Amino acid sequence: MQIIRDPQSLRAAVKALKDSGKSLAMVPTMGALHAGHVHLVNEAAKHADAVAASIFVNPTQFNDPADLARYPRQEEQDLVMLEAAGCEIAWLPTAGDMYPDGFATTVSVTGISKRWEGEHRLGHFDGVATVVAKLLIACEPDVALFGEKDFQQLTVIRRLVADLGLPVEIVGVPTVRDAVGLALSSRNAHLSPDERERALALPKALRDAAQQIAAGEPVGPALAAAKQALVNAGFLKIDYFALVDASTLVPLSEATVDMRLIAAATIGKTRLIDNVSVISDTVSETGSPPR
Ligand SMILES: Nc1ncnc2c1ncn2[C@@H]1O[C@H](COP(=O)(O)OP(=O)(O)OP(=O)(O)O)[C@@H](O)[C@H]1O
Ligand SMILES: CC(C)(CO)[C@@H](O)C(=O)[O-]
Ligand code: BAL
Repeated sequence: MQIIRDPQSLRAAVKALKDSGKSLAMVPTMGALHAGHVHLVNEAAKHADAVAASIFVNPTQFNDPADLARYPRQEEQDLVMLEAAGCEIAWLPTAGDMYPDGFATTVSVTGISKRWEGEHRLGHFDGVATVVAKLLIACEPDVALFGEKDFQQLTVIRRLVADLGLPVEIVGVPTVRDAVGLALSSRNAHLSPDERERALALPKALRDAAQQIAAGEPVGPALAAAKQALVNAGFLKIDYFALVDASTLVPLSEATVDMRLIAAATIGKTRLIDNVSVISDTVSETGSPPR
């Protein structure tokens, strides 16, 4: 595995791959890798001849300086994991190369970025869209993979790539969970054993609400019960727990064909996000309830 830190070496490595006729899949990350990231790399290998992963804790997507300061970092272990997963290139750009003096450009995906995470983490998606555009332009992958755990991020990136006409296919990868259902996330490292136990209420509340809504129960009470379950488990702040259209992320008050339940809530000092799809038993393809 080539470990690359400077833009010239990245350009040379990408050119060498292209010259040898190999296709490239990219997995952008912020490091502190876990089995979810390894799964992305394994999936990436199914889509191309070679896989490049980037590790860059992007400062511009952190709205909270304390969150950035305590973001987990474990570069050595990350590199071992990427090599073991069969990555050909590990790219670890510096902040100076990504944001040189005088940097003045922001990529902003309007509309879809403003809700949910965008509302609670002001400027977050401008930071994500800008860095992802830069990462994709620099690495020139044929395909790039992102996790459904960050469902809104995936939606924003699909819009970004379509709107800018970037020549890359975006692949979403279903969320990897631990044995008891908690979505793997680098920030889970901040959870105490007790908080981790109580955090399970989040995927459970999503599953329960999804089941109720899929079975045709009214949406409002299902969401209210889910929020109450989070409060009972000790979640201090629920930023949102909502049923949305899976393509536009517009909130829904009743079931449709293409739905997603999305949630963000804080336990202790750790903010968790999660989501599940809702497959309705009661809404037909035409959008009307079956008779
Ligand atoms: N459990 C998971 N299953 C599938 N993909 C995941 C999972 N966790 C993270 N990813 C994906 O890995 C990529 C890199 O994510 P990132 O490095 O921010 O890790 P993270 O675990 O999401 O950390 P964070 O604590 O910042 O949310 C993103 O596309 C993200 O959606
Ligand atoms: C896509 C990403 C690598 C951009 O910094 C980050 O938001 C992440 O890891 O999900
Ligand atoms: N995994 C999403 C990136 C972030 O929370 O900043």
